[in-house]
Amino acid sequence: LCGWYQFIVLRTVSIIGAQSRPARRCDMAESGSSAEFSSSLTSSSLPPPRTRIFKIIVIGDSGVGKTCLTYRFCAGKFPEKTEATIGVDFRERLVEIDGENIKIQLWDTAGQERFRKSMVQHYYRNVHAVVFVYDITNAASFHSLPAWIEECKQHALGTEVPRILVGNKCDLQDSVQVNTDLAQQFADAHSMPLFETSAKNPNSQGDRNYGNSDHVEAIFMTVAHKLKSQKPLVLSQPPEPVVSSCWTHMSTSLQDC
Ligand SMILES: Nc1nc2c(ncn2[C@@H]2O[C@H](COP(=O)(O)OP(=O)(O)OP(=O)(O)O)[C@@H](O)[C@H]2O)c(=O)[nH]1
Repeated sequence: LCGWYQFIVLRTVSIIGAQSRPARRCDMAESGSSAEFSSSLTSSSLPPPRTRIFKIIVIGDSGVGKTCLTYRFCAGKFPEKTEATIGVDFRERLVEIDGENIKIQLWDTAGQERFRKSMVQHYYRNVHAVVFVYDITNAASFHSLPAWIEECKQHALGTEVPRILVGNKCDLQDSVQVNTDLAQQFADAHSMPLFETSAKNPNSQGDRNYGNSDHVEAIFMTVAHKLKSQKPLVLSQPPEPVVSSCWTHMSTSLQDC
């Protein structure tokens, strides 16, 4: 509890001095099911027995859409308005995979350096998967990716931790600055599957890699499936194979899975 308390204090302190992009959380009142994805700070929200929690951190430059993507997955819709995240926000959703209850806990981290430095060591603890996000309409956010990867490395995140790359804002096809081929080369070079999607309109035509489905949903569920296959519930059982062919080929088409 000490860590959470410390976070709240740090978060409050870091609000003071904010200058450029005003910071506040997305409007949770917009959701009809806020209890499902709000922060887990009280003992009453502790998971029931045998519910595994998968901690997935979402990182990338400020403004790429991390809050919108995590909100989209946990609340089921695009938030009406968001402002810069301070420290980290938590959203979670309970899903059932092959008859097992899994809590997918998304850590939506601040993209702005001034809002992250006090928290950074907390959210890299016990991470099960990492989602790197860039904005396809912002080349700088793509060129920042090596720095985000390096930060993971510096916090001892091994290559055994699954990583995925998400190019967001595919609904803005007239403003594309990062083409798919370039992103794919980067993803291949770092052994990550690539997804291009839109938190705003995940079924948009711009979401060209995929068919008519909710891709934000599919992206996080695919990560959860991957983690479930890696982490058997009964730890004394022999481990399952770590890499599935589906995972390695997601970069070209989610539908192939
Ligand atoms: N058109 C479009 N806009 C988006 C999309 N996703 C996010 N946005 C917008 O991009 C802006 C930034 O989104 P956020 O989700 O707050 O970005 P963030 O990465 O969480 O930013 P930080 O909290 O500062 O790290 C907001 O104005 C969103 O409405 C998208 O898929 N399409």
